[in-house]
Amino acid sequence: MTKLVAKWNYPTTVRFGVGRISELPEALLAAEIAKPLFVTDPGLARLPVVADALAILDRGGVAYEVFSDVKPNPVESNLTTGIDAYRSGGHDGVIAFGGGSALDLGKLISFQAHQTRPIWDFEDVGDWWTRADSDAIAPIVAVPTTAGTGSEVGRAGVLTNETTHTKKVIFHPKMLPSIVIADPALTTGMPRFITVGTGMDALAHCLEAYCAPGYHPMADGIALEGIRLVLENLPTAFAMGNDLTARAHMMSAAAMGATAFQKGLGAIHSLSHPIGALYDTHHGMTNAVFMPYVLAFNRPAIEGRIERLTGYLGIQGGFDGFVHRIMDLRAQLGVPSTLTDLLGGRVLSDEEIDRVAAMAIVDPTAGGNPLELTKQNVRSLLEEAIRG
Ligand SMILES: NC(=O)c1ccc[n+]([C@@H]2O[C@H](COP(=O)([O-])OP(=O)(O)OC[C@H]3O[C@@H](n4cnc5c(N)ncnc54)[C@H](O)[C@@H]3O)[C@@H](O)[C@H]2O)c1
Ligand SMILES: [Fe+2]
Repeated sequence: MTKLVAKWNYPTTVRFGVGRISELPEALLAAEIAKPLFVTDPGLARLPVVADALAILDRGGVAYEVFSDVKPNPVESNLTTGIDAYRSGGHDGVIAFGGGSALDLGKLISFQAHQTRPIWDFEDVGDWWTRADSDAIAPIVAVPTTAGTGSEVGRAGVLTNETTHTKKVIFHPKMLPSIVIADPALTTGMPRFITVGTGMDALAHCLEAYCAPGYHPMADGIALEGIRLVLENLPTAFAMGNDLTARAHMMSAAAMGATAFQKGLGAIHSLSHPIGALYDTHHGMTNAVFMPYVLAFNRPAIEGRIERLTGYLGIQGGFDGFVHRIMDLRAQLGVPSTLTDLLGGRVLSDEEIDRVAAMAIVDPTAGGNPLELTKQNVRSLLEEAIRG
């Protein structure tokens, strides 16, 4: 029987609703930020969604600077230049504005600006975060413009180490933004590919958290409802990007996924991290490709749980019925059905499969998978995902 012992952390203040981006100056006051560094990515920096937010800051008399040297799947050099911009501009806090990439980088700048050790010393392994030599962190106001990673309510940031070609999850409890403005209208401009990828990331967070072993009934409840919100709203957000109700539910599901995954993630993410680091694929889209293969792989350990889930969702056919539902959703949203399709027809070589498997089993998310991951079984899982 599962031991009924747990440590629970819950998210932060979220100002949720269409139009609430207008509260940005007020949120900065509440977070005690007078001179923010506005961290976003170069694609977004060219779009009205950023221009509108900056106009709100101008009208509010806020002295800010924009930093947009953030690549999707951010890398250490983005962090280094971000810290330089933060220090040389005399900033006292960060507005992290964008998808997971800009949110994570903004959070990492706030944290690392006060540290002396290399960022890699704070990987999400055991209690490595206690190595921090200062408890100080610049306050963060987070404004998501995608609905997927949930980074706005999380205490981690993902950064790619270009030397080792690995994607690392960096963790410190103080990296939790103090205020979030979750305005669904900011997500209507997402290209379809990003709507799908980010939405499937939210689904992967809820599903992996729900399936992770351990006692966490709060996370389970949040994950269950998050799964329902994605299944019922992602097709509408995809087909009718301006539907603010669907966008709002997706934004909630994203925050719910990241709240739930404090319980743990699993093999979808353990595989997606090395693939993203080595081949620069979109994180959520990569998760979407792996999802049915990982469900089938974990079946012996999760069948009962998934049957409970199908009861809640009103899906017929038990475990198989749920996997079919996921396959149908993927097809409807144009998700590639194999890893080979995701990589544009490139079939991974035996050495590459070996490398990805070796990286997956040491990924910090591997411990949350309901079945133990070994190099052998991950290799077979990868081969399935390559062939389909
Ligand atoms: N911190 C966490 O807990 C966590 C969880 C999951 C994933 N991640 C990380 O987050 C990153 C992925 O984030 P993401 O999926 O949100 O994508 P992203 O931030 O990389 O953005 C992808 C693209 O979408 C564009 N974009 C974003 N919002 C837009 C909008 N409203 N309109 C038009 N274009 C828009 C961006 O300019 C960018 O080109 C990865 O690095 C992943 O590893 C972090
Ligand atoms: Fe994710």
